[in-house]
Amino acid sequence: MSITHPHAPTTSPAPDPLVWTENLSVRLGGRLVLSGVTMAVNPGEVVTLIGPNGAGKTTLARAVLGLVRPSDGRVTRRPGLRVGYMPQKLTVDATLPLTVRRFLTLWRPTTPERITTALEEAGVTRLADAAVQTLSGGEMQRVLLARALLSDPDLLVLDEPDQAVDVHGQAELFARIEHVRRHRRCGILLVSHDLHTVMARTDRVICLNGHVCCHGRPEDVSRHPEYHALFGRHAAELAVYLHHHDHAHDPERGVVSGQDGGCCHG
Ligand SMILES: Nc1ncnc2c1ncn2[C@@H]1O[C@H](COP(=O)(O)OP(=O)(O)OP(=O)(O)O)[C@@H](O)[C@H]1O
Repeated sequence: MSITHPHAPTTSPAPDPLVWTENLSVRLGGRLVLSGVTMAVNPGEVVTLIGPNGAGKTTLARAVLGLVRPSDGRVTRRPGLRVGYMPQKLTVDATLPLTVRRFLTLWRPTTPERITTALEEAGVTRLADAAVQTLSGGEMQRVLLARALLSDPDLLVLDEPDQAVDVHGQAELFARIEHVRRHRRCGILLVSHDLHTVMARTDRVICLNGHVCCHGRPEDVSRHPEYHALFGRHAAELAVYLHHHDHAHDPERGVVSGQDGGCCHG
């Protein structure tokens, strides 16, 4: 992965990324939500976006998928790239009778065998004939993971896959995601608020707050004073977000000043 920040030194791009953004800005509802984001995800790599509520994590994930249009800059996907997307939430009509198996056929043509394989990989084979409306939050997350796997993705985009999942379930879910990565050798772009998990299970971290504040390997970022300034002293345990560092933001989250030209890099 390579990242640059408006004030950061430019790093050389990896040879063959799955997807990359260059100086990406996004306006939504007339407001600048992302500003000058340059990043990439490489094959076999887990890149995690962290940041406070409203920082633009979902917007960046959706821009990477081509679901949100840049107002400036570029998003480039490798030609023929297959993506699997697990959105933060997906609402199902409570009155619609729908089994999990049928639910998984709604987006693309598939086969019973592929559905069985995807459910196995997501660890929810037992739910194949359950009604989607009866699933718990954590079970639904697993089904959405199976749905994302059905496209046989080169790139998996997982937006808070651990939400509504209990502590044991989270460990198991991330073990499954790790298995998927190793088995399929796909790249993974993850959005998470669980800093503990992020630091333990990610190759690269991007701290986002409308722009890239801080990025690098977890072990480097977690030791960096700017990371602690950004996330507070409980950073390893709690998603307590403080955004005090060496530059200021204008009302649209752009950077307006800096002392040493950036946050942290690793
Ligand atoms: N369609 C839209 N129109 C206008 N503003 C939007 C739209 N979608 C998102 N926003 C705003 O863009 C900002 C970034 O939203 P986004 O969902 O990307 O943040 P996030 O970092 O994923 O937040 P969270 O951690 O709460 O999920 C928010 O202030 C949000 O209100």
